[in-house]
Amino acid sequence: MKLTFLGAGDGFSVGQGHNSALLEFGGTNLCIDFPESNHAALHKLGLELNRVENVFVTHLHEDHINGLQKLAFYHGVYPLKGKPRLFVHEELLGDLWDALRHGLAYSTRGPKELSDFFEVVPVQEAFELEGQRFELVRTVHIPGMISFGLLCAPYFYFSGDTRFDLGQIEEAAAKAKVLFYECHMQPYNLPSHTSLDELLTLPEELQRRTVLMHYLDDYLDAEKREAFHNAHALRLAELLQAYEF
Ligand SMILES: O=c1ccn([C@@H]2O[C@H](COP(=O)(O)O)[C@@H](O)[C@H]2O)c(=O)[nH]1
Repeated sequence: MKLTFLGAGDGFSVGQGHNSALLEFGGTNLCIDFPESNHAALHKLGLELNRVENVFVTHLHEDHINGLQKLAFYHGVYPLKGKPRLFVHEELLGDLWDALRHGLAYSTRGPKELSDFFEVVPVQEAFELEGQRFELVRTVHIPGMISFGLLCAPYFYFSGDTRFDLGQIEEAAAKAKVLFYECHMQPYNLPSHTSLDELLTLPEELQRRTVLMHYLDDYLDAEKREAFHNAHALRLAELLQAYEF
């Protein structure tokens, strides 16, 4: 199992892509979220969009899904192995189509639906791919909004967007080696994301296993990164950085 960051930045990042990861395992691949910035990142890895076989959607903020229209069209124009599979929690499916249909529903060959572009897999609690189980973990991001993290035991937990949730972190840490956890890194608190101060309350053993993502572009600066890594056990994810499990 290999996880490569296709983007480690927040919703406003211009330098490190929006937060997304590519998993490669068992002869297939799975992207966690699909922002537009994935196109350039995958290209740098030598993978064109028609090589993407599976996508999991954590939630419907545009910086997590705004590459899906291009992915859908690319697979249609340059077909390779068939439509990509789209794993989406069943409660998000209707709203996902509402977000995408303005671009996808119309075509020169008549009206289209989401299932014309993707093999849609509505998910409840978990899904399985090439023998690997992926468990959906509900996160607390924005009140009223449905959002998920993804547990891929025994390897990693990928938080998606969430507020700090100690219970969720402890549960995930008991099942997975590495925690990829969002951290906004703003010098003040945000109501919908996790702050560095909150993550620094974790026991050092947990901090050593935690990699921060979805953070602001200020931390692209080499000196700032080095100072951060010298001062903390927590690590910063990096665009195109790979983790082997
Ligand atoms: O530092 C930040 C702050 C926010 N975002 C994204 O903006 C929207 C709205 O966030 P609110 O905190 O609810 O105002 C949401 O998509 C956040 O993920 C961000 O990327 N970075």
